[in-house]
Amino acid sequence: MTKRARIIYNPTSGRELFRKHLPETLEKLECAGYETSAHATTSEGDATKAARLAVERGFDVVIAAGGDGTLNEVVNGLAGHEFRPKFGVLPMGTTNDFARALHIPRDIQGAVDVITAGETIPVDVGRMNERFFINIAGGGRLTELTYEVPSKLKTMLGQLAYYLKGIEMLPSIKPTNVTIEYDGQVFEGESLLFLIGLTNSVGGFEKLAPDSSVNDGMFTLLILKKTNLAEFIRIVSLALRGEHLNDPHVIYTKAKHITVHSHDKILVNLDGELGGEIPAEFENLYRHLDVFAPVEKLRPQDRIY
Ligand SMILES: Nc1ncnc2c1ncn2[C@@H]1O[C@H](COP(=O)(O)OP(=O)(O)OP(=O)(O)O)[C@@H](O)[C@H]1O
Repeated sequence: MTKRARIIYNPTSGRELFRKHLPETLEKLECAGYETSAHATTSEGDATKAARLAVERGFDVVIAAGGDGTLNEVVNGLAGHEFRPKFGVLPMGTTNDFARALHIPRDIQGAVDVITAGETIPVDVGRMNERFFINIAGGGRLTELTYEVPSKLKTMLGQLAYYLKGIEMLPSIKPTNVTIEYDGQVFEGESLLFLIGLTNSVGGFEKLAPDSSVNDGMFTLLILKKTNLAEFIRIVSLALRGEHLNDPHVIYTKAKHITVHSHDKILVNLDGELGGEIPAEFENLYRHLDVFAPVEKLRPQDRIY
């Protein structure tokens, strides 16, 4: 029987190029035996609705074309169902952390080839309260800069826009008091930032969580304790080289189940977009989604033998 694929694309992602590539993408998928249709998202939340509808209509494959925000929305429409279509990714955003972690090419036709080749791997999905994420959940003032980069600036400057914003915000970053429980252990104190990661690629930093695996059922938890500005800059430069793991200001560990409480208001960023606020409970859903990926290019810890 012919398989059916649904493309859900965000026409505004990254440098706004996908629409131009749609005809050749459809053609390649048709040649690979997929009856394919496409939906262009119109606003925030639309990709989640479109993905839910695709599940209800029995599509075998759902393909998200966009940035990490669009991927997150599509996964939110898939992950709550018992039967979940296979998930394809066409990275069209600025950072594309999820595609980076799975070695999905950033050129669109290369990414389509990964889907038509047909190999998939199961990946873990994170759940925060009632929402899902595939890359990262993060809280603290530092993570809030992702909300403040204007979309026009991202279209023009790409990832550089985030770094410019980060530098601009450095002096105003304040620690918050948090209680973080992780698999029976507790951190209680002032923290600049906490990250709960599923992949090794965070904001384009590929060495932040070097030993994470996309399908081991574990989060990588990173807590940055209170530091002064000079220490902070030193830790960021260590993190660029993956040498921050044993720093006394850093807690770096793996956990399956995490809860975060605070008396302060803390927003939580899920996959680069605002996802909710503390208090929150995080659970790792083991190998919850099958994703098309170039299996031979994956790091050994991400392969399934
Ligand atoms: N037609 C649309 N117009 C404006 N915004 C949209 C539209 N469709 C979707 N969106 C919103 O745009 C948000 C961001 O998109 P996405 O993550 O795909 O691209 P990006 O911001 O360019 O990339 P990155 O996340 O890598 O920075 C999505 O979370 C979604 O809510």
